[in-house]
Formats: sequence, structure tokens, C-alpha cells
Amino acid sequence: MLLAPGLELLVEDVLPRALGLPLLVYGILKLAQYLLAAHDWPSWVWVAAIAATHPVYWIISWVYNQIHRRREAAARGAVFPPRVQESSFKIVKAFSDSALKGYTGDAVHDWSKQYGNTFLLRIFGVYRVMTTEPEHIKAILATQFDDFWKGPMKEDHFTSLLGSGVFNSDGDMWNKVRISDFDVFERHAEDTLSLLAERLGSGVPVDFQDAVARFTLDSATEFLFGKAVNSLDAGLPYPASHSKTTATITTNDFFNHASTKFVTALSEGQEVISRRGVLGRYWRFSEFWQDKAAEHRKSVEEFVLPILEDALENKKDEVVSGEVKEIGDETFLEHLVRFTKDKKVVMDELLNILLAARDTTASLITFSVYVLAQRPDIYTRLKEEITERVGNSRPTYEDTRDMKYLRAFLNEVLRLYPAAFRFQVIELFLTAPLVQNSELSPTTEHPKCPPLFRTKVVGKGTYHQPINLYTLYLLGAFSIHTYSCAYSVFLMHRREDLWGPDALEFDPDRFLDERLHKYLTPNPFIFLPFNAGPRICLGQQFAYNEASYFMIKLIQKFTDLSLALDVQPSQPPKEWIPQPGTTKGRDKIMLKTHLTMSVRDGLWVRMKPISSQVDQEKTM
Ligand code: HEM
Repeated sequence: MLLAPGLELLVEDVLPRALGLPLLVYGILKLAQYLLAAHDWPSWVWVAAIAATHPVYWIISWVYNQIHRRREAAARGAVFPPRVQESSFKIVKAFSDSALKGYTGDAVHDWSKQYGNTFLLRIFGVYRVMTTEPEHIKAILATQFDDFWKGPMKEDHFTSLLGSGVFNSDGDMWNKVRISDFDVFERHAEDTLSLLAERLGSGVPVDFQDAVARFTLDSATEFLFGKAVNSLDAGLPYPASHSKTTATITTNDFFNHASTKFVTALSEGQEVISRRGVLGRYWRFSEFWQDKAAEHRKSVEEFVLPILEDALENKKDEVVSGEVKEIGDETFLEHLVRFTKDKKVVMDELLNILLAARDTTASLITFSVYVLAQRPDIYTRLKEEITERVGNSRPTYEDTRDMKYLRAFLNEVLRLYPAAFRFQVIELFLTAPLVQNSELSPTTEHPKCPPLFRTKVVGKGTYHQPINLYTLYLLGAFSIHTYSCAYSVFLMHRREDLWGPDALEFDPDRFLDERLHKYLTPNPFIFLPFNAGPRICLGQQFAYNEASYFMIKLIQKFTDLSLALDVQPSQPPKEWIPQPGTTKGRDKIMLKTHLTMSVRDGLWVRMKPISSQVDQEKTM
């Protein structure tokens, strides 16, 4: 990028848009004057004509679009979802309040109550369909997958942090259950739990979220790169009020450890790109002089580059020695460098996968402990299942697969606290010609749900180029109707009409008893923690294995889990009270959502280590 982001937007987009049309009108008038051999027109005529260009253009295109869309909708028997009657500024503010100081999904939840489960938002002239309707989400993700694409906006927001990684690797690579994965989990789970036990033994609560994010980082890097980054070597943080934190904040090994810097950069980078979401191309004005995600990318690269160079070096040695690994024995990095030695491409892919693999699974395990710290009854059920199946020994893949209550528990965590929160709220542009509305007809259970109105848009390539868009705009290509569609799995997972009257209760049995057959089996698209259709999560099995393994080890080693609210930095405001349809007012911590969901400022807990029977057994 040659120009600062704000300047780039001004030069490439705002100024041409602002000046192009008036200049065109000026040219046409000049030509008319010349052709008509007219005398000089008074200056007010010029000023009025030029000043009127944008308002007149806006009115004509608005009227044209209204008529055009209504006609097409009528031809297909489609109806528009209701439009939220708020100004763009209010909508943006509602989103940002909900993300920064409100409860996750607040804004959309409130609009859903007023307008139904599918509605339109108009934000600075751009329409967004917002839905929590499984039928529509199914169409977007699966049945009409080819009609939608992840729009250029997502790319525009994400590239400076994540590059162009597309996760287009072979699915088999991910879902193959490898015995070596379990060895990896074992090593890093042992290290994590020992560190936790040591700190808890000294009477100080632990930030469980930080520890588990290090466990998933070390496991993921070993799995992906063939070498763990050993982020647990940084140790564990102390609560903010603890003397060790305040006294040593600048020199503390923990904060200065390369892995801590890497994790912080990755996480802050994600926050930056998430904030861009609601601003469209105009995020550049909020980062006018400096692309903030690019700064974080630099720190991230500093950490990953040596690992990457190592792998490329090893690959060279392998070629020289003639020793080539079988595909199943390769790490992801080795697999990638088979296809390209381009460091940027490999780096982009690695970062994307690391993000997909690490934060999501860390989120699942963190929220599992958050729930267990409040629900000793569920802890007891899990403990019984673990004792019956594995006792105190090390679980195998078959154990994790067959423990039904544990799987139901993890699913229930993913239902109420879906880890890949923002992954689903992405720009999807309608690219296909109109399809018969019947394919998006409302489910019989929800006759009032308005069918999603669909319309023609420009081809995929065209929208990528701002200059093309501008050219089309100038030429009066009124038929560009790009609707972005966002959907909220978080809110869909909490709908009482889809999950039953107890939808807000945490109850793993809903995945085991008659409620499974009543709600989920006939309508599987109501549960989408891993997405669905062609872009379903490739690491689903890996994630279940890793989370199950960790939870089994944790429950074997610790009891009496409780939230350390006395040191929990961010807590929900006292005025939040439980309300129907939302867990706002019930949660004891603040949710934080960017690409993934986490607990704001960490999850501080106390747990009691169980005397080391497991260790004794291992030494026998
Ligand atoms: C609880 C843990 C996880 C959750 C909730 C989760 C969820 C998701 C979701 C919702 C997507 C769709 C993203 C999109 O379409 O933009 C996705 C994609 C993906 N995930 Fe996961 N994921 C988890 C763990 C993992 C792990 C551990 C790995 C790798 C080992 C992984 C690898 C991938 C990949 C490669 C994709 C891209 C698939 C594609 O676009 O073709 N995920 N995941």
C-alpha cells in the first residue's frame, strides 16, 4: 500500500465519487452550450446544476431501485424483510455498543424482537440482510451455496492481518485421527495442568483462559509446524491486583516472552479487523494514517518466520537426502511447502489455520470450565462417566468418541457459547440470478418468517475492483444490488421456538433425550457451531478430540471448580437483570467477540488439585 489507508480511500473512492459526477455534468453542459451556441450562462446556473447532481442522481437511482426490486419480488412472490427504521449512525452505534460494553448480540436480538428473525439493515446506503432463520442459513451455506460468496469486504478487512489464506487444503488431512495427535495433547495437557496445579497450590487463582490458549497454541503449532512454540514456558499471569503483576509488569518474563507478544498481537489484530466489519470500506477513516492490523501482522511474522524458515530448510535437506515422508506423516507445514515455497503464501495459510485451530478450541475448553465452575451437578455426571470409562488412565480416541455425556456437554457449550462467533457474520453477496422463492420459503413451523428476497447482482470479479464499481456507478448501472447477508448462530442457538422453552438453560441432556428427536433431528440446521455445507470446519474432529482429551485430564486432576470473581477484572454491570430470550443478566463474566468468542480479560478460577493418583498410576 503506497498511501496511508485514509488517503487511499479519499483518492481512490471518495474523491472520484464526489467529483466524477459533477465533472461529467459540467462537461455535458459545456458541450450543450457549445452545440447550442449559447451565450454565457450566469454562474448560479452552473453552481445549481453541479450542486444538484448528487441529490438528483440519488433520487433517481433510489426510485429506480425501489421499482425494480419490487417488480422482481412480485414476479417471484417474494416479500422484502422489514427494514430497521433507524439511521445508519444509530445502527453502527448499536453494533459498537453491543460489542464494546453491551451483551453479545444485543442489538440484533432487540431488532429481532421488533422486526422478526429476518430483517434488513441499511447502513450508509448498503443493505444487509440479517437473519437467525435456519432455513435461510441453510440456503446460504448449503443448498444454494454457489449463489453466495464471501464478498470482497471480508477480504478488504482481513488481508492486512491474515493475508490471503483460504484454508483450501485437503479435508482428509484434518479429519484423519492420528495417534500422534493424542501424544501431542498428552504432553501439552500435562504441562498445562501441572502449571495450574502449582499456582493453585500457592493459593492464587489462575486465568484459565490464558493457560488453555497456551495449551492449544502449543498443540496446534506442534501439529501444524512439527514443533511446539512452548508458550507455556512463559508461565502464568497473576491477577491484576497481585503484587507480582504490579511490581514486575515491564520486566516480567511472562509479558516479555515472545509467545505472549505473538498471542497479544494476534488477538489485538483480530480485534482491529473485527471493528472494521460494520464500517465497510470506510474503516480506513478510523485508521486514517496507519493500518493497525498491519502493525500486528509484523509482530506475528517476527514470531512465525523463524519456524517457517526452519521448515523450509528441513525440506531442502529432505530433498538432498532423498528421504520423503508419507502424506499422513507430514505436518501441515510440510504438506504446504510441497506445493509452494513462497514464504508469504505459506505464512498466510499458517496464520489462518492457526487462528482456526487455536482460538476456537481454546474458547470451547474455556467456556466448558466456565460452566463447570457454576454447575457441580454436571461436573459430577462427567466425573462418573470418566471414572467408568477410563478411571485415572490416559484416554484414547475410542474413549473420547464413546463418552456420550461428555460429547453432549461439549455440544451444549458450543450451542450457548459458539466458539467461532464472528466467522459466521461474514459478507455474502448474492451472485446468482433470482431463484424461485419457494426454495427459501418459510418453514411450516414459522409461517410468519418472510422469505429472503433475492436479486441479481454484478459478477464476482466486477465488485472486486472499486474502479469498476465506480465506473458502473457513473454510467448509471442502477441494477447493482449487492445485499450482504449476515447470520447469527449465537442467537439462533438460543431461540426458544427452535430449541424449546428451556433454550436458555444449560442442559447437555437435550442432546441425549427426547428433545434431540423433537428439535435437532428434524431440523439439523438449528445447530451450526462448525458451519455446514462445503465450507464446514475441517478440524471438527480434531477439535472434539482435543477438547475431550483436555477435559478428561482436567476432571481427573481437579475438583471444586469455582469462579474467582474477586479477581475477575470485567464483570457484567449490576443493572443487567435476567430477561426472557437472552442470557444477559445471567452470565457472570463479560463475553468478548471478535472472530472467536472469549471471556473478556480472562477467566479467573479456583480449582482443587486431586491428590496425584494419575501420576502414581503412570509410574506403576
Ligand atoms: C471448537 C473448535 C472449532 C470450531 C467451533 C470451529 C468452527 C469453524 C467454523 C464455523 C468454520 C467456518 C468458517 C468460515 O466459513 O468462514 C471453520 C472453518 C475451518 N476450520 Fe474450524 N473450528 C474449530 C476448530 C478447528 C480446528 C482445531 C482446526 C484445525 C485443526 C480447524 C480448521 C478449520 C479449517 C481448515 C476451516 C476452513 C474450512 C474451509 O473453508 O474449507 N477448525 N471452523
